[in-house]
Amino acid sequence: MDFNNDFTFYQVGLAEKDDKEARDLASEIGDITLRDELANNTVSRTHVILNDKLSNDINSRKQATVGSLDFNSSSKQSSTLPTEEVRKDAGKVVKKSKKQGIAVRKHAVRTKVPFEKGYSQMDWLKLTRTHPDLAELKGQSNKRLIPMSEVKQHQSEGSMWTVLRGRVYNLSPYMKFHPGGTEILMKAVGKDCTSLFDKYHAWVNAEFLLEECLIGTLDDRHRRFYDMP
Ligand code: HEM
Repeated sequence: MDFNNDFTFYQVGLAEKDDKEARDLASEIGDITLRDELANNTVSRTHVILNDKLSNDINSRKQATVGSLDFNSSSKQSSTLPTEEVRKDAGKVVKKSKKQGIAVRKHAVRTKVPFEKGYSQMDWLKLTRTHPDLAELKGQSNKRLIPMSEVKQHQSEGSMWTVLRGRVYNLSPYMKFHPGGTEILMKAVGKDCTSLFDKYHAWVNAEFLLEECLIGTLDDRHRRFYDMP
């Protein structure tokens, strides 16, 4: 068989100059370690250990970590990511390791309750446009001043009042539409719920959502310290 014409046995060689450069480079590399460490949250890394030209002492070898910005002597430590602690759940408290030292903001735990058929936010919006008297005003004006003592009296089904940012609302019709559930919304009944509301979702536009449930404005002329939110 003529091996010179058979491409299978074609000898691949480096040009003499390239060959010398490659050998020089190889002499500087003491060790190449390829590792895939996916267990225990360890990121896959490739380590190339270069010989220290200034010293032959093995302890003074430099370790370059490919694929990372930092150069460390202890690669294991640097490649451990806190994936377990970080962002476990968008709504839950986010913890980070002390080592990382990153600031953490605490939020109230928010659990959305699956809505019953016919009680989505869209259904609520439809209802606010079609129902003639959601606030149960029965012809009364919603510009009236209402004392806190009156708000406290309305805690029964059909007439559950709350105060939010100085406005008095009848929450009864909204109860089953509340995405956080009725149980938690009961905490707002008969009192000023502003601080609770802000703790869970300050961004929610209740003024718009409860527009048709408005009963009046809180009369805080005689407000006592324990009525404050
Ligand atoms: C008083 C009028 C209130 C209105 C109009 C209202 C409205 C809403 C809306 C629109 C959402 C969905 C928010 C979102 O998807 O980001 C929501 C969720 C929620 N609300 Fe309220 N809320 C009220 C009061 C309260 C109060 C007083 C509490 C607590 C005591 C509360 C607790 C929650 C919770 C836990 C959720 C679930 C959050 C989630 O995971 O999305 N809400 N509420």
